[in-house]
Amino acid sequence: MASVTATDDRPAIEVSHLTKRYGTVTAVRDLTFTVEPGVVTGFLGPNGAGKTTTMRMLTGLVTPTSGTATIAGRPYGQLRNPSRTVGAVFDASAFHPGHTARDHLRVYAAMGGYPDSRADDLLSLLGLTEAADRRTGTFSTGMRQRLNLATALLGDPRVLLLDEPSNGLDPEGMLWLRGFLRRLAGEGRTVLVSSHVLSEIQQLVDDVVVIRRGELVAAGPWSRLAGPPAVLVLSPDADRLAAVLRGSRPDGDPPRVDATGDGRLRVHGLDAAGVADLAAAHQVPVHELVTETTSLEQLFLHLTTERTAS
Ligand SMILES: Nc1ncnc2c1ncn2[C@@H]1O[C@H](COP(=O)(O)OP(=O)(O)OP(=O)(O)O)[C@@H](O)[C@H]1O
Repeated sequence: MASVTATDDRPAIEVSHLTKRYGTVTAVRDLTFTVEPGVVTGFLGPNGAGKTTTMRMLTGLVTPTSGTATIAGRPYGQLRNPSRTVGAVFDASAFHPGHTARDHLRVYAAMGGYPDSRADDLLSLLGLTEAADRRTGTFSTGMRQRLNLATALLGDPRVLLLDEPSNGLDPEGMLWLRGFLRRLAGEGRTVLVSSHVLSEIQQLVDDVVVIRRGELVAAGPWSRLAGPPAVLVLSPDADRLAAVLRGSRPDGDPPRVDATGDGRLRVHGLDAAGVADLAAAHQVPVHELVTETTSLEQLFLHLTTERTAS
């Protein structure tokens, strides 16, 4: 009886000590991380960080100098049914401009051994049915991104690798992409989405893998990396409010209270309700109360600056 390891069934992405050198340029250096199914994971880093090279190694398009990149426990070249396991999107403009969207998908369906009807199913799923007979040369960026996703999904793969799928999308397109990727992850798929536009990707992802100059900077659930939110509070009696807040837990860890420089206080260790209740109990007027979550961009800058300084 053939033995099947647990990793064969779990469509996780596992990158282990992965390195890629091009002559004197090290594009990826000793990179190790795991991407789990069921969530949308952002693969983040500035231009030239090594994201595309890593994704290309995952899909067998680039050979690693050393280390391994596996999907469901195997390198791409050893997958039994690659197009049913992995769908990848690399370039939003790589269409034959004279082909219609339906022609494009039918060509790829034929290459994968799928029936023509699969092309129409995907056009419908991606909201492109009305544009099916239009030439892709006339497509907007958002339509190209949808057609790219349709192509990647032809084999109903368990793992999706999307290189910059939010590039050029308007806010409506971003909202759509967010819903679509969450739905795919909710079906138990593994979804890895790269981007260098951190403010855009924030709303798309649950977990993040952050790289810089080919090296890992941070990985994990975005909410854990960001830490608990702070509270910004504006009071005409800021000094008294600060004293009340600092003295609010005589037996425990007192909240940290810092002046922001623009008249507000930034409070760590209490939520907005806690700050409001204490202010009310001590009759300190409050004019503004805001929960301040770290943006992915702030987190990324923080992580990469720390790394540079160390
Ligand atoms: N075929 C190649 N030959 C030589 N150098 C390469 C090659 N491919 C990538 N590089 C270099 O490797 C580094 C990483 O490039 P890569 O495209 O993987 O980064 P990226 O994070 O995807 O960047 P971007 O966000 O700009 O797409 C860069 O310095 C790039 O110039």
